[in-house]
Amino acid sequence: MPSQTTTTTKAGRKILKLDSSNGQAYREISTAAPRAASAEEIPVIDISKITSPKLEDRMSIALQIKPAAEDSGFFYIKNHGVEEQTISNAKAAAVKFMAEPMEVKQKIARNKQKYWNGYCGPEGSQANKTESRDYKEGFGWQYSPDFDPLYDYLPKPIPLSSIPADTREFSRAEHHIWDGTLTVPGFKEDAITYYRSMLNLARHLTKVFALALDLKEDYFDALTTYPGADLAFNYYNPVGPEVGGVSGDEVMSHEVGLGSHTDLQCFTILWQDMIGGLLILNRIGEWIKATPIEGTFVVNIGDFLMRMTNDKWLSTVHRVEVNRSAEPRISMPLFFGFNFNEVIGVLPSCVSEENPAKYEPLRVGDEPRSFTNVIHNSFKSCRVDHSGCDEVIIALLPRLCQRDNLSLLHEPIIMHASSQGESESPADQCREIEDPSTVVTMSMDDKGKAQTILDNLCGIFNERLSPDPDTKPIGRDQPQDGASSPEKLPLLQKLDSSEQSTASEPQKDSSLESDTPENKPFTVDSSLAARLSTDRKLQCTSFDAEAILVRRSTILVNLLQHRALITHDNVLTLHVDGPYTNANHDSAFRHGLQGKLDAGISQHENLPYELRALETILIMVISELDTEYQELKKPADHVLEELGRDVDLEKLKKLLDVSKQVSAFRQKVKLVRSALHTLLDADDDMAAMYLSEKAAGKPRAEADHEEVEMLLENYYDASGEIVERSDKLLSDVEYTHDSVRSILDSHRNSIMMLEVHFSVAMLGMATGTYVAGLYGMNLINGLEDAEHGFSFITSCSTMGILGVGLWGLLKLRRIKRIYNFPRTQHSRERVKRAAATDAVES
Ligand SMILES: O=C(O)CCC(=O)C(=O)O
Ligand SMILES: [Fe+2]
Repeated sequence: MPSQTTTTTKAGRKILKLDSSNGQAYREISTAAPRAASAEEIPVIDISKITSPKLEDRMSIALQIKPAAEDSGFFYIKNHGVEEQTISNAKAAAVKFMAEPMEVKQKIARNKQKYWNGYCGPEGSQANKTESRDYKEGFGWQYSPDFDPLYDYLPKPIPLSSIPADTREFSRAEHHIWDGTLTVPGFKEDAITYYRSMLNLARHLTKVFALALDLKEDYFDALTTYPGADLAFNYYNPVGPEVGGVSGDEVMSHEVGLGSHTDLQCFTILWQDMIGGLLILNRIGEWIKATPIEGTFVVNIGDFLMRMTNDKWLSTVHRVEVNRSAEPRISMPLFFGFNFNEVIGVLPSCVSEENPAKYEPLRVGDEPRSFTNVIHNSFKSCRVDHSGCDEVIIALLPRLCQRDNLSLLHEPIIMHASSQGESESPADQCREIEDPSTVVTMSMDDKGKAQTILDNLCGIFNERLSPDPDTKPIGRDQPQDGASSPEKLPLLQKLDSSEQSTASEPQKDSSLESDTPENKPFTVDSSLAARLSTDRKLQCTSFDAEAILVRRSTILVNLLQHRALITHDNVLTLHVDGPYTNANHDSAFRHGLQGKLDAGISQHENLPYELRALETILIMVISELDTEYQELKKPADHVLEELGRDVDLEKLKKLLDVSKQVSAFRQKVKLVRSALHTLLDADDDMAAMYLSEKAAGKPRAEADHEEVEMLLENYYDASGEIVERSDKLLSDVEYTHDSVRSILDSHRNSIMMLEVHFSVAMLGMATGTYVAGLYGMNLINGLEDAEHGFSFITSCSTMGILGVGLWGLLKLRRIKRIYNFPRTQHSRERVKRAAATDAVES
């Protein structure tokens, strides 16, 4: 039977674990049977006017899409323009292919291909590891310009040389799979006819999506010239009375036609037959039915578009139930995304001063589950609100790393906790076992291992702490899965005052020994585990990369590359090995933090430990920003000064670099500032930051947080000052950039003028020589012998040259007056004023 790792939290709720392109996520969901969706929950939008020449028609569609994309991420479209015949032919082709013998279909099995092309058998995939394998079978293919109506004018197959080089490397089509479908005559034609219509529809939809996102209608056009566009024929066989050994009536909720997931690309357009089975998870964790509606497609937003919209639009979790009807169920989704080579960040219309971009730009074709993303997002999304469990998870982290044997790690805590009595909260149990006097740093120098650790970290409560009557005692020397590799450096380094002199030597975590006396086997106390698992409330929430979060007995700091967990008597710092951090930096941070805490550099001596720790981190963050600013300013000033003297290509390149760096830096400071701002806005969080007083049983009232507020305001202002300075630097850079552009423009104009002067002179000369040429021809014209013939012709030619030259120059002067129309706002205004004066005078 497939493993099930969802755990009951409280009556009628359970935790659903998901893989999304932002890492692992958890949702608390209802266990109630799915219900029908209301018309507001999944609206039906008429898109018949999507190609109307009137903007207001297209705009009215956009205005209906916008709330649906924000509220549920799902909607139906009707009057979509895809021919009924095209759909029914494609469906018939899919049915015929699925009826072929398994040997025929397996010849083009998807798992034998490099990319997502070909056939996938029943239970050949598992969209969600915590549910059953997917009961469906399917056939799918990826984008090829050969199928794209945009390139109908090119010969087929399209020669590689006609495809831009940067998109060529992302070609994921595998044309040979079609040979495996030849047993079904007309299969490819019908499939591709449907695909072409769907591509057209998707491109039209991107235009109204742009309008719905307050962008120009053609904003996405250049991003869809070689799109990620995969089509799938999903075929859900009826499961009959028996599924997985249980009768149809009792089919368990984790037995699925297609497991719970979100779609990865920008959006999906799905045709489904009338059988039904598609469920979507609404915001409050209820499964609602996307009941089939004749003549419609279902459209849903995918992860990448959610990221681009800064999470304004929702990529909603959905799944398909096992098919309990008598007929097979067919669905035919097109998954549509942007060109793989494009690097796309958060859309300009989805960011503001208060809501800065949460995501870095990302190349569409890059692995969405890259190491950095996983680490970053696991840390962020593994969040347990107000039950103290996030503190447990994070306090477990060093142990996870240290022991390198994940299945053992929570058990000392449980043992310890059970020996301390049942009344403590998980956070208290956890804190008890930490050595209170130290700063601990974890450096993840082994990416594979770090990833495993974080995967387990996120899953640990669901997978390990559920009351399990079969749990056996586990000895600490028993390796669990061979993950341990003693020759590698330990991932945890622990520092205290006695160890500082030998800090470069990795130390053994002695507190672990004291937690686990006499190498005794650890046993899971199932009653405690049960309590822990019902105590928690997991939330799938992503929050800004830069944040200070306040929990029951900890403050989580995530600023720049610093991740720290502050309790009332210790600080844990987490170092993630990513593109923004380096080990030296981390160790400097750790030493600096310890040093400053010891030296008591806080401006407020009477502050409790946790606030001094926070202040120390803030001082370090601000001073790092300040240093970075100085480091940016020096080369910026230098390049500005050099450009003041003269302009050349090298200097211009430097100027561009500087401008990019300064804007990125400014954005970073703003993120820090916005984290402080968020906290300053939350009175309850500020009051909850007095952890020592809370630990002593005297929590503060909500309005009583004067010291924290002053402290945060201090650093909020300091960061504001850096933003201001970087604004000024940026505007200097931009001003210089504009000036250089004007200088270059004027140089270009001079060159053009020179050329034109030459041309005018040449034209004049040509006129003169024409007359002289006529005269000089060996033809009898009577002028040869005339007395003043020579001087007459010479004067005519000279007058011709002068006349045409003069005429050319006059024309040129007129054009010059128009061409020199000023470019800058300032000079435009000046000219407007001059023109107005002229008009009055005349
Ligand atoms: O078959 C369906 O209704 C949904 C299919 C789906 O969600 C998918 O293929 O990603
Ligand atoms: Fe899907």
